[in-house]
Amino acid sequence: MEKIKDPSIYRNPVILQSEDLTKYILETAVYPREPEALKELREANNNHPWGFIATLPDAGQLMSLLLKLLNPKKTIEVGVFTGYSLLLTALNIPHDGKITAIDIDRKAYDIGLPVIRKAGVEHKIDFIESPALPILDKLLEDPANEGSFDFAFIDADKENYVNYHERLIKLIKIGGLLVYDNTLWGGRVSWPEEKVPPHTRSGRNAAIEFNKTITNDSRVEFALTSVGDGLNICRRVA
Ligand SMILES: C[S@@+](CC[C@H](N)C(=O)[O-])C[C@H]1O[C@@H](n2cnc3c(N)ncnc32)[C@H](O)[C@@H]1O
Ligand SMILES: O=c1cc(-c2ccc(O)cc2)oc2c(O)c(O)ccc12
Repeated sequence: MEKIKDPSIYRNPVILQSEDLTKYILETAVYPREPEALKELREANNNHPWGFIATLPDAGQLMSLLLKLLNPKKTIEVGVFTGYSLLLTALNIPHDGKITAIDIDRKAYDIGLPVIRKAGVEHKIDFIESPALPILDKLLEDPANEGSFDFAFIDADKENYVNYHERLIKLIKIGGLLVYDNTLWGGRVSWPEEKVPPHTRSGRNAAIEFNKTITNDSRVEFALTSVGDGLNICRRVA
């Protein structure tokens, strides 16, 4: 992550109609049910200058529910940071479930690792420090990996979402889920470009392009949900 004096200029605004409504959802429904380990990791994120880029806890709650419904054995995560979404995945898949977790930088993962260890789920995680695209291409070199994953969560560089999708759609089995974070980009996807602060334009344009791609992709059925920062939930159907 490049060094920026005040990373919080990147912080996305909430996407619901008011901050009070977001607060209501978090305080009455999300925090009371959030597992202790996730709470601990969220608190560690609050002390990290880039902590706001972690998956939001209301999005995490919806993902936990999807994971419980799907009961996936083989999952993949692109974009780990300190591991909030990774830990919630590990907590919600079966004891013998596995997660291939890819991030270009291991430093932040090392902050979350003690919490993941304490929660007793480290054995489910295979962390790979690398840019994600070459790892996905390598997985695709082995035909046994095609259609072998049950679940994927994508939360890395937004400009590559379309490229990740082209690879992950081949790795996911029919009926499996691909969940993409930040697809409403703080609501800025609906703003005229000139009103979007320049430093957040590339993320906004990438989210618009990605959502358009998914809408036109007959290999998936999907829902673009206004939970967290926008979760695009896709199910592979062909
Ligand atoms: C928004 S954070 C992930 C947050 C995480 N899901 C969580 O809940 O804490 C995005 C992560 O993507 C990683 N990243 C950025 N570009 C990447 C790339 N090309 N390949 C793999 N990881 C990348 C960054 O290092 C960063 O840790
Ligand atoms: O403001 C951000 C920035 C990112 C981001 C930037 C560059 C990368 O290579 C990866 C991620 O991600 C964010 C994010 O996931 C989020 O939930 C809020 C804000 C940002």
